[in-house]
Amino acid sequence: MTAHESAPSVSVSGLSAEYRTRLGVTRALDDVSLDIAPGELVAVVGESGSGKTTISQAIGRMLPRSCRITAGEVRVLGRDLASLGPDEVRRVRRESLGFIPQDPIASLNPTMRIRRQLELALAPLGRPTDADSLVELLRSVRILEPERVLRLFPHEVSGGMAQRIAIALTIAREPSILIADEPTASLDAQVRDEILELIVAFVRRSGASLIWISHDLGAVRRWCDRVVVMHRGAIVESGPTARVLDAPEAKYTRTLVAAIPARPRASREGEERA
Ligand SMILES: Nc1ncnc2c1ncn2[C@@H]1O[C@H](COP(=O)(O)OP(=O)(O)OP(=O)(O)O)[C@@H](O)[C@H]1O
Repeated sequence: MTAHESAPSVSVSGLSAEYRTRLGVTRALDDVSLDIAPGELVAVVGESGSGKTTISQAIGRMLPRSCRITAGEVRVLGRDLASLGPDEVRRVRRESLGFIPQDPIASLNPTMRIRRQLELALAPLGRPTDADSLVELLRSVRILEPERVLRLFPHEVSGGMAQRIAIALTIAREPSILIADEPTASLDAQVRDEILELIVAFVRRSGASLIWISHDLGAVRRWCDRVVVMHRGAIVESGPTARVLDAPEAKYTRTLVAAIPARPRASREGEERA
């Protein structure tokens, strides 16, 4: 794909990082290098503790205080994040990066109706916040009865609905890089495919890059161009999805593929469910 030959939107080179806690030092990333092209859908897979969340937080320069980068650099749209001041980092985050949360209900303010949250998030972006525009926004993420949903509090919506709202808020900013850390982990199997379809549709439409952290190799096979396999903080294998999953080269990838059975392909692709 020609888009993938252009300058990377994310470039991680030789990145090492460690957590320092009272219990000691944990090496979380070990010399990780990774380029992601505009429009590319990249899955980062690996067992728990392999460094997936740490790498995604490093890309957004959102690492917890206890985590220190000990070597390497992260470039986002050509800019070295470490060389930027806090205001500029916030600007890159706001203008170029979108995060889709793992727990969408927790990402919403429990004390505010959905409508108010949308208004507060969209107004600073100069986006319209009148009732018709908000209804249209919710329809774009396939929320049925949007007028009713606008009046609800977060505890009154399902996890799938909350994730649609989170996606609507994220894609309204039209980020060029979307980071999704297990965006369907807290959802019922039934709504997972719909949520992933929404994310992928946005990426395809906008030409954004997607970094998708996932344990779901069946879904990764279905949607992603490339798979990056992490183990103990290092990348052990990276390549086109079908090649990595069907003919893994690294011993660890073979174990991973054998241990996590792929989900059956969704039989109801395209079918809209409530
Ligand atoms: N806040 C923290 N304090 C101390 N160590 C941490 C912290 N967060 C992560 N680690 C350690 O860093 C390493 C990488 O963790 P990370 O969360 O990046 O892995 P992961 O692949 O995202 O795991 P999971 O799939 O469970 O989310 C692990 O050894 C983990 O125990």
